[in-house]
Amino acid sequence: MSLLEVRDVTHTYATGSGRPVLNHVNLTADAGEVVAIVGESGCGKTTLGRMIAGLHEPTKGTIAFEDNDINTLKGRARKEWRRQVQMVHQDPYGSLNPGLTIGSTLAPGMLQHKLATWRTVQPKMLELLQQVGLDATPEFLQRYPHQLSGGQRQRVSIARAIGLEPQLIVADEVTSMLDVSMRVAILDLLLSFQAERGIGFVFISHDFGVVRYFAQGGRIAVMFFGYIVEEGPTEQLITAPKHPYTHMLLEAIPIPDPQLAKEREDQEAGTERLIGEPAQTGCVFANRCPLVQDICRKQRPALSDIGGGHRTACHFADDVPPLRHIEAVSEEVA
Ligand SMILES: Nc1ncnc2c1ncn2[C@@H]1O[C@H](COP(=O)(O)OP(=O)(O)OP(=O)(O)O)[C@@H](O)[C@H]1O
Repeated sequence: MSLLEVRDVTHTYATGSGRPVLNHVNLTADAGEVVAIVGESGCGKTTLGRMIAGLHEPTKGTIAFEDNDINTLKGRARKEWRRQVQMVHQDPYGSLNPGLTIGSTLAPGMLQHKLATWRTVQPKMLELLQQVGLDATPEFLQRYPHQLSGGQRQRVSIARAIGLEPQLIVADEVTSMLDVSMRVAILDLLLSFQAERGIGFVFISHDFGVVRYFAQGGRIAVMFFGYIVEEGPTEQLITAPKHPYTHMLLEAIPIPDPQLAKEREDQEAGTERLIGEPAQTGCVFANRCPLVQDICRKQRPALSDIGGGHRTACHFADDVPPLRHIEAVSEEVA
């Protein structure tokens, strides 16, 4: 049994286009594991993350935490699960109440879950501030979010999550609104909680460089229009992708070396750039796929294991070419 099991989840927003934004998604995360979800904007990453955190209920399928369907939990079990799974959002300013001081942001959760008493809550909050690299003083607890920098606000959001001693954190694009200089520090902070406390992460990002850095030793699931099209151990998936979409995303990362970038440009000159809507029948990637064949338009490929826990949903996985410039990925979080 995994800590988290997303089982055949499909979701259609009542107010949306009427098309499912998640399609038969299966995903697991063991205790202490990092599972990254990567894909282009609008592919459904946030929807899936919010579902795992219990903020949306799936139209079909279940999300199980410690083998319990989270949407049927009641009473004490529900309260306990609410503590065990925390979410840290992309926009720390949006997720912190601007009218609350940092102290009033951090204290209620700990008190509600009896992780602190009125007597111990202040020292506990100072300890938390210190753990997330903030100024651990009573004065800092009196500040408001608008008095902090973006990086400090994100550290407060992390402190609020960590303060509840969760087993799993859903981290949704947590560094995308921060300066590059701040990104690695925030990623390292989160990784220290994984290493020292065994907290697992569902880590959502559109950026393969960030994902490679954060999910070293973990797994990546690649989403395309609500489908997981490839999933596997981080290094294996990034260095030898077995789905044409993953390959395309990795090949599209800008190359910092101008000579290599020129070579790539020359190679691509004259080749057709494939664009298109997700295919409604057969493989969802068929309209954009350079390897497409007749069968792809007729039969949706299942996400199948190709060894070593690496799964791909492609009829022609063996024909996905090697990457030309894998070094581009490792340069991303510099
Ligand atoms: N509350 C909502 N109501 C209706 N449609 C929604 C809602 N939230 C998201 N969507 C739609 O669902 C699809 C998936 O959105 P989602 O935010 O999950 O994707 P994403 O991969 O996280 O993208 P981004 O990185 O841009 O946030 C999009 O087409 C989006 O427009």
